[in-house]
Amino acid sequence: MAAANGPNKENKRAGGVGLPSNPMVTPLLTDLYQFTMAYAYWKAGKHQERAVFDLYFRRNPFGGEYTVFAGLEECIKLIANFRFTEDDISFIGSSLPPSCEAGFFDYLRNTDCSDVELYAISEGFVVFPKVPLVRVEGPVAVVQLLETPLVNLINYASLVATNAARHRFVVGKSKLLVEYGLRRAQGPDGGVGASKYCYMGGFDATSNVTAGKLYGIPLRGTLSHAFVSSFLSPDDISVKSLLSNDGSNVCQNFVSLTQEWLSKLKHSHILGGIFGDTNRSELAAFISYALAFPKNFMALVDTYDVMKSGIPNFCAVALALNDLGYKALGIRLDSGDLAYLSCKSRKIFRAIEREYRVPNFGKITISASSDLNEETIDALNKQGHEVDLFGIGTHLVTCYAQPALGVVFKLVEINNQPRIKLSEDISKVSIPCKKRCYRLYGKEGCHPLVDIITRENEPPPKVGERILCRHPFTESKRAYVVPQRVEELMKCFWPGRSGKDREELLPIKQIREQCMKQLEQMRPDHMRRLNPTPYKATVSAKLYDFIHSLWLNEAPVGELR
Ligand SMILES: Nc1ncnc2c1ncn2[C@@H]1O[C@H](COP(=O)(O)OP(=O)(O)OP(=O)(O)O)[C@@H](O)[C@H]1O
Ligand SMILES: O=P(O)(O)OC[C@H]1O[C@H](OP(=O)(O)OP(=O)(O)O)[C@H](O)[C@@H]1O
Ligand SMILES: O=C(O)c1cccnc1
Ligand SMILES: [Mg+2]
Repeated sequence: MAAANGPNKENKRAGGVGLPSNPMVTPLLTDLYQFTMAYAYWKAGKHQERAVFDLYFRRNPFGGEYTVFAGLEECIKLIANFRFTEDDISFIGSSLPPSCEAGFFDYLRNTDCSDVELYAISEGFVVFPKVPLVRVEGPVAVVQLLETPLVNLINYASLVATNAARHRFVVGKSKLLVEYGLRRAQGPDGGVGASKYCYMGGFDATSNVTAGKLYGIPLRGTLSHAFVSSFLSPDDISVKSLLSNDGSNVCQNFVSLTQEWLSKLKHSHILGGIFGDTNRSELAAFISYALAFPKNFMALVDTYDVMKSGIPNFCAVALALNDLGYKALGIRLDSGDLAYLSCKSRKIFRAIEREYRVPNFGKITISASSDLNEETIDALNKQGHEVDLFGIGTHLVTCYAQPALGVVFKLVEINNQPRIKLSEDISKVSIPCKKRCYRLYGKEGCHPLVDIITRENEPPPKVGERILCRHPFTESKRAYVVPQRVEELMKCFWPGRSGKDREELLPIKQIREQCMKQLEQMRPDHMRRLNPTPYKATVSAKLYDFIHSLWLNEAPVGELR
């Protein structure tokens, strides 16, 4: 995922926001029908009409009641660099019917997003169904072309960031969470995107080196079963010496030192009885890893048998290292009963700390991986476990529990005329008009109470003033709210030619912090895994009346015969 060479190099750093992370993100990353519609708008002389589209989703994913909004920065980068190359134009020409007139291609040649304005909720914010995440205003043909790439850039990003936030929620704040998904992700972009947005959603690190380089995400890693099983015997280790941590002496035979410890452990009451001879291949692998990384020794302990081999071998190497002034970092469990094995391992580490007076040996990091997801972690929590770090791949990055967030992009106004999309399914009826959105906070301004959508020209809700919040489609569902704090949600991220100030794009670390803060301030009953309380997205009384008058106006009247 090298930085894009870009659709046009002279436009590099367009608007100061840089190029899309993925070079495939160009104006051609769209559906063919966007071009056929653009042509038909142009042919009708309608292409410059000013349109307003809302981007939103209809239902929270994973059976939850919240979503984390992600992908905005890449949308702004798309817009800032939105230009067709001659090559693009000739390809579009060859893909449209031959009857398309040349004038359309001249139009595309001169098209960019300088007449487009984009308003959005900040990346990393907690968001809810029906509330616009992004509003795009501009010439209808251009904004139409933007539909597919904007929805594409936000859909997976928000889904996987939400998945990450949900995993963080179930794991708790004090544990480390590392994303291990690259090998199981849907292709290179799925893998790199997952690493970026899982970090945003609350993971601490990734194993994905490209993501570390591109986005500055902390990298972490352990070792694999292949490494552990690739060694045959400690007798094969040729360079056996190890300099002590303070540089004061050299242990000439670290292999023997480890074997001495192994034999001591075997006869001590701590591990006595749980093991006979440990696996020699594994012991050789652990010793070799320790010789390579004496300050960063860790071991994957489940290749042969955790209790009969992995743990004794690890402890022997760690104690030998301790003799030379080094502290072992930890173990990884990648199969078996993770609750039982982590508790049993912790008990042994604590006993060693006491028995051999090795400070902090009891606190050695226990990592766990192996098809983890929200449910398995919840089960581990209920059983009690001693895991400090969870490494999660498949379920996290593939969004196994729900493969897509149904993000949509709907026309809500054209030439200042509000538009509505009707449907038999009420949840699919769009909310017309150019709008503003606010989050209303309760007592002491701590928890958000409700989001409210108003028409653009309505006065904003005021602190301390009673405001009627209505369900957009159900007459009886309404409530008065007296907010203690009012936060306007959509800000201008791409002002086009409007002259408005442009909201700054934050570094990923700050977005992550913003996200953590947002999640923390939600009322706990909206966040719980089982039957969470829905957080309400509402409309003002004025917008409610308008929706329903437009609805009546647009719905054909039936006739009974
Ligand atoms: N204590 C536990 N409670 C609930 N689920 C657990 C517990 N320990 C592990 N798990 C989960 O159970 C599943 C165990 O997978 P499975 O039985 O297929 O094989 P495994 O233990 O990984 O062994 P192997 O890799 O050798 O097949 C994983 O999804 C793991 O996350
Ligand atoms: O389990 P996940 O959540 O997807 O996490 C990533 C997995 O990738 C590695 O497995 P590996 O490719 O070595 O295969 P295996 O452990 O399944 O045999 C690692 O040991 C994890 O088990
Ligand atoms: O570093 C690890 O332990 C790791 C990395 C990727 C996948 N599984 C494990
Ligand atoms: Mg594995």
